[in-house]
Amino acid sequence: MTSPVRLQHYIDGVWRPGTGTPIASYNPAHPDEVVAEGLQAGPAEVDKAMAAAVAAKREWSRTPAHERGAVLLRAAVVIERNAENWGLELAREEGKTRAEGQGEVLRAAQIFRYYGNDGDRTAGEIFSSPRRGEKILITRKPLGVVGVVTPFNFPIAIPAWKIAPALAYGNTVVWKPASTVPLLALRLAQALDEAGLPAGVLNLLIGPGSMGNSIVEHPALDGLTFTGSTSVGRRLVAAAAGRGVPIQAEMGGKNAAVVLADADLDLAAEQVLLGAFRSTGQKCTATSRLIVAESIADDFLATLAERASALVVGDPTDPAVQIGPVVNDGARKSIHDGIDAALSQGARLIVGGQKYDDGDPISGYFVPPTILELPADQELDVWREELFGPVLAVRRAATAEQAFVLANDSEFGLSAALFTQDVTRALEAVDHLDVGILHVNSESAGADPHVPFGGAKKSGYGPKEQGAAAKEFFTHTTTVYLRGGTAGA
Ligand SMILES: NC(=O)C1=CN([C@@H]2O[C@H](COP(=O)(O)OP(=O)(O)OC[C@H]3O[C@@H](n4cnc5c(N)ncnc54)[C@H](OP(=O)(O)O)[C@@H]3O)[C@@H](O)[C@H]2O)C=CC1
Ligand SMILES: O=C(O)CCC(=O)C(=O)O
Repeated sequence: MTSPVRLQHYIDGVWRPGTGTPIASYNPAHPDEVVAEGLQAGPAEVDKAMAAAVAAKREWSRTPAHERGAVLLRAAVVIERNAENWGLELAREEGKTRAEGQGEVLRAAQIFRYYGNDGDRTAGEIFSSPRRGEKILITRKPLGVVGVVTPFNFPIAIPAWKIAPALAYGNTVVWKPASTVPLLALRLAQALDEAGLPAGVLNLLIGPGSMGNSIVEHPALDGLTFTGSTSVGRRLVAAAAGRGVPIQAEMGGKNAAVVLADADLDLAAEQVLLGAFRSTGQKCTATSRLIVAESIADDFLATLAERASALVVGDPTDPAVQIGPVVNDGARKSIHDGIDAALSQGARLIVGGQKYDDGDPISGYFVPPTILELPADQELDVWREELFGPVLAVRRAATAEQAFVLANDSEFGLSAALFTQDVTRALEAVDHLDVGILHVNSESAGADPHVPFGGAKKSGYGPKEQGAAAKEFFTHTTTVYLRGGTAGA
């Protein structure tokens, strides 16, 4: 067994032990195994971190974008160098497979590289003026001190796509990661420290959810970026709006895959399974609803069932394993409660659903890939509520139009996938589906760093993340009416 890593907080460029209560993270595949431990940050550390971020903000905002970018590029190199070890740590602490863990670490490096090169992109705009002798310039400036609150399911990639643009655009950061999975936060802060980030520009506080409140309520805060559950996100949106602090919040999803009768069914089956079950379904972009054309439904569901039951569930550090545990016991229980409720409300179990309570396959927090078909005309909670686990709810549609209506039948609108070989249908879906991200003939999850990421409807609030969209949130504009200083010029 590997010894636990010691957790520390990174404040004003110094590693500090913390003055709060003890905290530990556990391996969800072997819950007795402590992965990291230490003391939480307390209110004194929140104040110190905010003060450090305030003190550093003027100098960092005046540092040329290319110099800021150089730090991010060096951090990308450190992250890449450690991808194998940190990917393994991620698998041990969060539960995704080792390959996915390593992939996530490399994704973080890619994001740092993208924003590290931001100095080479446009920094503003110039408009012509209706008046002679004048130009109108739009320049961008950082918000100032930005709070970053991140979820457990992508413990380095999501922080990377918030922190890298925040820093690239000249903000300073106070970051509170999810307390169930703090180790990769420590690693990311170590990478930036090693890359030579000046003291106070990034401050990492490991602590409980309530610390997120202390950050949003802090008078020195100039902006907050949050990803996590809808319930916490809505509270933070209300708190930030009440204080006039700009906030960006990415929240829940209930993402649909639509499989039309003319789809390549082999491709569709492969991609639906990846979307539903990779990372044990713990992605905000995971496929949790499937709408399948009536005429092909029996065959398609039979194929899905056969392939889903062949997926290997177990310790995510074993290379043969395809589905690791969910993050903790609370998650396992609430996912099983959701499955049980659906079954008692009339859903038909196609595959999965069994509890591994008796130590089979092992004693961790495992939930089998589960597919449930819902009655045609009944409202079931599993169609509406995010379970955040490997559970796929299925309905049949008689026509493509009905399939699109069912896909939109959710308060969320993060991502969707459509499987068809008919370009006209695909174009209809582009217009019809109310989502922030649409994949045609690929799974509902996945995002590139150079294009906007975020949800429509209740999935997101405020400007989108990633790519050039991130600039909208992390900067504000000054419109400059610029004339020469000579009368009559
Ligand atoms: N739309 C998107 O882009 C994404 C959305 N998500 C969503 O995130 C959820 C899963 O992540 P999960 O970590 O469980 O989400 P949570 O909302 O539970 O936690 C997210 C973060 O908020 C913190 N937090 C908890 N309570 C409070 C509070 N009262 N005030 C301020 N901060 C608080 C958490 O801290 P602590 O861990 O200490 O409790 C954590 O750092 C799912 O709903 C998923 O859909 C996930 C990824 C992407
Ligand atoms: O789709 C992805 O790869 C990342 C999306 C994400 O942030 C999530 O699923 O939590």
